[in-house]
Amino acid sequence: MRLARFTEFGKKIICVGLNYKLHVKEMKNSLPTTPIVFLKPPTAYVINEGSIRIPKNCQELHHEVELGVVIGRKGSSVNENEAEDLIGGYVIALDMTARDLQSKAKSSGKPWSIAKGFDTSCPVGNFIPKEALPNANSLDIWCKVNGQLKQKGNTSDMIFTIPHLISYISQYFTLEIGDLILTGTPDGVGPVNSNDIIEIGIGDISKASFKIE
Ligand SMILES: CC(=O)CC(=O)C(=O)O
Ligand SMILES: [Mg+2]
Repeated sequence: MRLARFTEFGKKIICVGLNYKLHVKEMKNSLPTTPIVFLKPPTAYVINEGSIRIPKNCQELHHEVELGVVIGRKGSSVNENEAEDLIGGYVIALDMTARDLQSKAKSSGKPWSIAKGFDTSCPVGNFIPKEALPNANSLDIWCKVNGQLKQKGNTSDMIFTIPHLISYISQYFTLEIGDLILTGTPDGVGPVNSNDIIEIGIGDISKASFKIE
């Protein structure tokens, strides 16, 4: 299985929003009672050291660092106890968000597809096999912009755990090898501008870097 090349598979990118309490607070939202799920197309991928494009009509592009779970085995309607078996590995990732377009969409009841799914909205680091990250439920994830720390969170603070997310999502979407689940961002999201360098990582285990065009 060529999971190391999962970004070439053209598979689903399934994102979870508002999964950390402090981020829910900074976004002035109410706590979700079930996971909030949305999709990005596979054309959103950018691999390590690539460039991120500011989408048309966007004046406020935000970084959101997130742990990504890469699916390694097909599954549908799995329960939480079976969820672990579907995991192939992990990546550090960004859910780049056109925050102004998202706010406009939110207030007029329209979908977030453009604000979240534009080309280059899903930069990812290198694939980490699951054996290399035995405790994905307690990992430090971080984001720096031009060397300044902007986000620092721990996956133990997720409202819905990774097994819960896999089980929940699999009730609606068959999960396939190469699919990616973005598990939500911790607090500290903020704007980036042309020529900024975004660095993201999982502790000192994995690191990736991207430039805003
Ligand atoms: C409000 C958001 O953009 C949700 C999201 O993507 C996240 O919490 O992560
Ligand atoms: Mg997000």
